[in-house]
Formats: sequence, C-alpha cells, structure tokens
Amino acid sequence: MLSRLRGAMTRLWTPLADALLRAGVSPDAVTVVGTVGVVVTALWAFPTGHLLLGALVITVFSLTDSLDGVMARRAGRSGPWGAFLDSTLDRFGDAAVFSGLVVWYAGGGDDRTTAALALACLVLGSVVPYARARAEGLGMTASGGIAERADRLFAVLVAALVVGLGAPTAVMTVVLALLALASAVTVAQRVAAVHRQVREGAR
Ligand SMILES: CCCCCCCC/C=C\CCCCCCCC(=O)OC[C@H](COP(=O)(O)O[C@@H]1[C@H](O)[C@H](OP(=O)(O)O)[C@@H](O)[C@H](O)[C@H]1O)OC(=O)CCCCCCC/C=C\CCCCCCCC
Ligand SMILES: Nc1ccn([C@@H]2O[C@H](COP(=O)(O)O)[C@@H](O)[C@H]2O)c(=O)n1
Ligand SMILES: [Mg+2]
Ligand SMILES: [Mg+2]
Repeated sequence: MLSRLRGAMTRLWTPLADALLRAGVSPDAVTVVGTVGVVVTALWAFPTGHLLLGALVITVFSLTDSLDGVMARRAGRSGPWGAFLDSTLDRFGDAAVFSGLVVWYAGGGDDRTTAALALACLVLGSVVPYARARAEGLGMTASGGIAERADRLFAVLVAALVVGLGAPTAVMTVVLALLALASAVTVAQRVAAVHRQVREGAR
C-alpha cells in the first residue's frame, strides 16, 4: 500500500539525492550505511527496551532505502548490482528489527505472546520477499500484496513509537498479530500469482 507513495518519496528525495551525488557519495554507500544504522539501532535499542528512540532512529535509517534508489536512478546507474545489494541488505534490516523485539519481549519486556508474535513476523516477513525473488528468478513476477516491506516496517515502527510513548504492550501485541496475519496473506497472494502465471504459461 505504501509503495503508492514511491512517486512522492522520489520528489522528496531528489534534491538531497542530487546533493549527495555532487558530494561524491555513491548509492551503494547510502545502502550500506542505512542498513548498518537499522541493524545496530534495532539490536541495541529494542533489546534494551528503548522502543521510542529505536523507532525514531530506525525510521530515519529505513527511509534511506528509498533515497539510494533515487540516487542510482538520478546518476543513471541503477542496475542488477544495486538491486541485488539493496534487496540482500534489506533482509538484515528486517531481521534485526523483529529480532530486537523478540529479545526484548522474551526478556525484560516480559511478554512471551508478544515475543512469539514478533518471531512469527520475522519468519513470515522473510518468506514474503523470498517468494518474490524466487518467482523473479524463474522469470515470473510476484510483487505486491497487502503487506509489502514498507507496510510491514511502518506498522511495527508506529507500534514501537506508540508503546515507547507509554501505550500498553497490548498495542504491540495486536499490531504484531495483525502483521503476522497480513504477511501470511501476502505470501498466499504471491503464491496465487505465480500459480496463475504457471497455469497461463501451460495453456
Ligand atoms: C524522522 C521523523 C520521524 C517521525 C516518526 C514518524 C513515525 C513513522 C513510522 C514509521 C515510518 C516507517 C518508514 C518505513 C520506510 C520504508 C522505506 C522503504 O522500505 O523503502 C523502500 C521501498 C521498497 O523499495 P524496493 O522495491 O527496492 O524494495 C524491495 C521491496 O522492499 C521488497 O519487499 P517485499 O514486499 O517483497 O518484502 C523486497 O522483496 C525487495 O528485496 C526490496 O528490494 O520503497 C517504497 O516502498 C517507496 C515508498 C516508501 C514509503 C515510505 C512511507 C514513509 C511514511 C512515513 C514517514 C514519515 C517520516 C517522513 C520524514 C521525511 C524526512 C525527509
Ligand atoms: N545501491 C543501490 C540501491 C538501489 N539501486 C536501484 O534502485 C532500485 C531500488 O530502488 P528503491 O527506490 O526501492 O531503493 C534497485 O532495484 C536498483 O535498481 C541501485 O542501483 N543501487
Ligand atoms: Mg533502496
Ligand atoms: Mg531496499
């Protein structure tokens, strides 16, 4: 759903993208720095219960995931290497965000149900991009669905922000439960899309 904001994000980032390119910063550097920022923050702030700070800092670093693509396109150098690097490093970022929550709720946050739901989001959220990547590797498409990466990040970061501001843990529990469900539905949508393409190809 949030991927509809791609055009708006491109317009927002274009001046900064141009300035960074003029300063000699490469899109790959932004991809790497953004990922390291997300991973380090998620693995420090969330396990130590700093949900508000973690959500804010991770939001800033996550947003660089749309900046690197804008830079690559503005520089006329978007291609398979950048697509591979971007997607591969995204997996580290996603894993760190949900692992950080698993560690917090299994420990100091003391809520096993929420920890289990964060683990479910971690697993299901890794199957979603896998389905897309495998389909694309087989010459088909399987993008889209109700919980794409930007949607998943948005939901979990807003929940962390709200709980960090003092809302009860139940808010995180409900959001993670819905997110796990939405991720499972997204996997099913992608499996159905590939099945359709295979059937149409066989006709
Ligand atoms: C700084 C002030 C903070 C204020 C706090 C507000 C709280 C807001 C809380 C959360 C914000 C969450 C931000 C999430 C940002 C996500 C960015 C992102 O993912 O961008 C990349 C994304 C996808 O690009 P790709 O096609 O390259 O990615 C592929 C895709 O992700 C596939 O995913 P799959 O669905 O398969 O799992 C992967 O398969 C593939 O590997 C991967 O490569 O780009 C977009 O989708 C573009 C739209 C991004 C929309 C972001 C909306 C942000 C909303 C609010 C932000 C508010 C702050 C604004 C500050 C502006 C500062 C200048
Ligand atoms: N270091 C990078 C990062 C990205 N790309 C290209 O951008 C596409 C992703 O765009 P986003 O706006 O979603 O970041 C990606 O598929 C690559 O084509 C790049 O070349 N180098
Ligand atoms: Mg990117
Ligand atoms: Mg990305």
